[in-house]
Amino acid sequence: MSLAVRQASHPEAARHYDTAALRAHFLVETLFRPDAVELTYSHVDRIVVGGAMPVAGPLALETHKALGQATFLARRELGVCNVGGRGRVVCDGEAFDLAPRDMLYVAMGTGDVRFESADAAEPAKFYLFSTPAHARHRTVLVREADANALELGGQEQANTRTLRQYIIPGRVESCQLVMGLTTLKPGNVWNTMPSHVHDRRCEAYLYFGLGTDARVVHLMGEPEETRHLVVANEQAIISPPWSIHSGCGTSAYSFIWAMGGDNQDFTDMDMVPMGVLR
Ligand SMILES: O=C(O)C(=O)C[C@H](O)C(=O)CO
Ligand SMILES: [Zn+2]
Repeated sequence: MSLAVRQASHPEAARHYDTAALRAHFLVETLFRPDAVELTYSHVDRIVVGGAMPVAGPLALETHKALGQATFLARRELGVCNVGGRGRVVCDGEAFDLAPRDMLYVAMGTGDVRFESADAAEPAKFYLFSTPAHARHRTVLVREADANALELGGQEQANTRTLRQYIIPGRVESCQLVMGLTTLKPGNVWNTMPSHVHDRRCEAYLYFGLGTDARVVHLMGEPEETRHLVVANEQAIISPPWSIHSGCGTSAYSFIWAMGGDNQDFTDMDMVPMGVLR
């Protein structure tokens, strides 16, 4: 298992970052490596984003000095979404089978978490998003068909998409973690435009479902000081509370959004009027 630690950035510092610095602070380029758990610990809300890709055998979620705890989930909760082939997550001996696009909420206090693929020829790829937690809730599996689905956008804005809320109050109880998956319809390319910020919560995006040469130009930064990151398939963005998070693809794609912070109110967004964006 590898875990890289990233410091949070002040927006006034981020204004001066060049392309390499923007990518080093806000883009996670490699999440899925065969037979590895790859984690990035960010001081933005102390989130952990990463991936587990079991091929030859099961992989365990181990603790790390950065967490200061005997087990990874001693003081944390975890969202897991499978973006690969069929797989299984075993939590303290209880097995949960995840088809592609299923999500699992894993409760604080779960001691042993293992990841397995059903077929090594088509391995599972488990996207991981973890936030600090203070209470133990139930571990719950949410299948894609059982998530709250919202149909959003329009063809004229090239942003017709289905947003599915999986881990959200009323569906799955958590301390602060909120997580879901948005899929653009073919021929649609824009996400989350008009853009918004929510200083109460940070957000992370994992873009997936892109072809080898396809890219998403992800927009970030303060609304009046935007920057961009060119993002390839299965790369993730860490979006600090002060940043917009929006993007335009060279083709349709999906992304997993996940949030942590002071509230779990999905609708609590400060919309940015188009005239404000720079
Ligand atoms: O399609 C969208 O719009 C989104 O997925 C937006 C994100 O969920 C978001 O930014 C929530 O705050
Ligand atoms: Zn948002």
